[in-house]
Amino acid sequence: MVKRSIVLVGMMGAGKSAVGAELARRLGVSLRDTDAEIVRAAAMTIPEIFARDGEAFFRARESEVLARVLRGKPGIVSTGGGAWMSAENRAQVAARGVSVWLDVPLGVLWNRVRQRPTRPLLQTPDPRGTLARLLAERAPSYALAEITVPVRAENSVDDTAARVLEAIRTHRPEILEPA
Ligand SMILES: Nc1ncnc2c1ncn2[C@@H]1O[C@H](COP(=O)(O)OP(=O)(O)OP(=O)(O)O)[C@@H](O)[C@H]1O
Ligand SMILES: O=C(O)C1=C[C@@H](O)[C@@H](O)[C@H](O)C1
Ligand SMILES: [Mg+2]
Repeated sequence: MVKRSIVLVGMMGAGKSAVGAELARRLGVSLRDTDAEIVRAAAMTIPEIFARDGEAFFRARESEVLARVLRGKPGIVSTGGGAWMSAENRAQVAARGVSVWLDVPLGVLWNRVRQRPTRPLLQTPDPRGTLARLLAERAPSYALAEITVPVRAENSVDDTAARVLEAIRTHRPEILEPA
């Protein structure tokens, strides 16, 4: 049971989906992943949606899915890496959830995402440079999250989930209290 949704934000490869799944398991609550819900509803992959309908279309669907998920039963919400850039999305999360930024250094992010062709924004001639630019542009917005959890290369998914819970127990203990 959680009283508010715990909403994971951060860059591609930060571990929102992986850590989200572990948090959901530990707390016995559901995990909703906005990327996964968009993919399911569209019956297309994220690169296919970007290619056919464009990023603006994807962002509009992302905002709809996020708002819908936040209106549902509180649980863990893993967002897409860009979702937090929208002030409207941030306001929705502030109203109904607790935001947690998984703050992961560039080198660690790069090691995680370099193998995968699933991130359309990194299909550029210099994907590492693109990742670095996105991180620099987005970090000030991610820093607006209610809770920041710094993650290092040596932190496993399990460790990171434990540290997120510890941070919530410190800053927002009331959302973990039994009903
Ligand atoms: N703390 C961690 N330790 C080791 N590997 C991790 C950790 N967190 C995530 N990973 C691995 O890194 C990869 C990317 O993680 P994940 O898909 O959870 O990122 P994400 O934040 O959901 O990214 P996106 O915004 O693209 O959805 C996965 O292969 C995942 O298993
Ligand atoms: O950082 C981003 O803008 C993105 C991250 C992924 O989770 C997906 O939502 C998509 O690839 C865009
Ligand atoms: Mg994800």
